[in-house]
Amino acid sequence: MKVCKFGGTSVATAEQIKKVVDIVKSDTSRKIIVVSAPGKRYPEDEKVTDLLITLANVALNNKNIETALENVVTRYRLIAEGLGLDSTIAQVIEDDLRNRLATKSNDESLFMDTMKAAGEDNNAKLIAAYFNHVGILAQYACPKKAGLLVNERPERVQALPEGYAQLENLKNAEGIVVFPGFFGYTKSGTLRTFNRGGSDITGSIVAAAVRADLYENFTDVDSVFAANPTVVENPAAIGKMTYREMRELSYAGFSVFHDEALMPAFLRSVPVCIKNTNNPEAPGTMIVSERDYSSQPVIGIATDSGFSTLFVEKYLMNQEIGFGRRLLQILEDEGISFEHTPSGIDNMSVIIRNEYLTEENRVKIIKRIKEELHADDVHFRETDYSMIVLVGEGMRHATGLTARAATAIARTGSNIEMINQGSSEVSLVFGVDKRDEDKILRELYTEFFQRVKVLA
Ligand SMILES: Nc1ncnc2c1ncn2[C@@H]1O[C@H](COP(=O)(O)OP(=O)(O)O)[C@@H](O)[C@H]1O
Ligand SMILES: N[C@@H](CC(=O)OP(=O)(O)O)C(=O)O
Repeated sequence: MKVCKFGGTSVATAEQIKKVVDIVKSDTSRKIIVVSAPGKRYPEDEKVTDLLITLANVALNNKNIETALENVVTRYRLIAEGLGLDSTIAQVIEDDLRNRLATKSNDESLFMDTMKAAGEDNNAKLIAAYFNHVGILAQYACPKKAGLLVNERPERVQALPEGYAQLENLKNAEGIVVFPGFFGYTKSGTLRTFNRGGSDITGSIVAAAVRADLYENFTDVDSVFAANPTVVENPAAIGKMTYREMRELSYAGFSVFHDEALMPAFLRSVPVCIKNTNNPEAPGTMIVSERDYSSQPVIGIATDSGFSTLFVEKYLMNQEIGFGRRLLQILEDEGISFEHTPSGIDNMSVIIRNEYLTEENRVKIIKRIKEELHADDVHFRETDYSMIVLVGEGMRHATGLTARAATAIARTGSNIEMINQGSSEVSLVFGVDKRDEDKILRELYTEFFQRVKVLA
């Protein structure tokens, strides 16, 4: 049995949803489908999830919600009309949204989750209705009843494997199961959403729970490419890669698949295939436990921007037991997670995503480090830093790879601010100035992939 997830672009319009039905019809093992909310129809368009966030914010600010509400309902109305469904479906969705709006309470975060989940929930109901409309038996699965359990607050939302036994019953459902992505329920019945892009995670959880033969993730590209296709012209398609490689690349900037979506499938050895809804015949990218990496040590190069460096210097830091722990404790107190901590004899840098930093907490952090750790110098050195990450299982066996990468970067005339080789040796990270990011990516791509057409 296959579990298929269809992303926002695959369900953005009536035409796209018709393709989804054709894909499901063409293979009887495609039994469970996980759907996102309608995504962008064209580059400047807004995803329904973003329209819902706007609507929730309008409500939280006690402003008139009618225009923001109509913007969401219109998206579904257009889809329902295009699919030839009963026009009352738009009214049902509007009523659902008004009911959700009425749950507004002091807990803004939970209210926001309830509003965001409406995108996937209503789309799953609509798509199930369309399957039945064209004579294919299908049913909407409610994540609460089906058992998609997530942890209680305040931790980051994660699925609880104890829900898997109940979820497994989806296998026995009659007809096609249409499951909304992006959210689950705590044991006490509270709705919580995953991080943005989290329908990939739902698909992986469901695929793991039913022990699917394959988790197919349908999107709008033929495969995962070795580099971001919007920066590198015609990058090589990746035929096969490991879970670990995909996770590293997703975390480092490959937005095509969520980094948290690998683990559930991996733990139950469910292979993942990234495929294109607009070209389902293309083989896509297979994500599996092992690959032959002898001919291709590097599988992909990811980039991400928006990092800052906190630089701390203190004479004899290396001899001061507990210095690093106390420094990181100060960051923990501010709710800040860090990415890398390159260090020297008398200094240490902490690389932090800008989303964690504010004017206020920067000043506080510097003050505390000076006062409590008696540092000689503390400052935020770079605030527009990019991380360029080379990923590949074969890297730990390839000599001279770092030299090749550094030489390629030198050819662009750019400076390397930081190098970090992950302890797993599956990744090699370069910190560079954001302004140099694209030219470095192109040069590294040329160095490691130029003559390769299809990988693995
Ligand atoms: N290395 C990469 N390979 C393939 N696609 C990538 C890569 N890096 C970024 N992308 C982008 O990811 C997009 C697909 O992800 P996303 O927009 O989340 O799709 P969906 O709507 O199906 O969830 C592609 O359109 C592509 O622009
Ligand atoms: N709709 C949610 C969840 C999701 O996974 O969407 P998509 O498949 O469009 O990335 C979001 O926009 O974050």
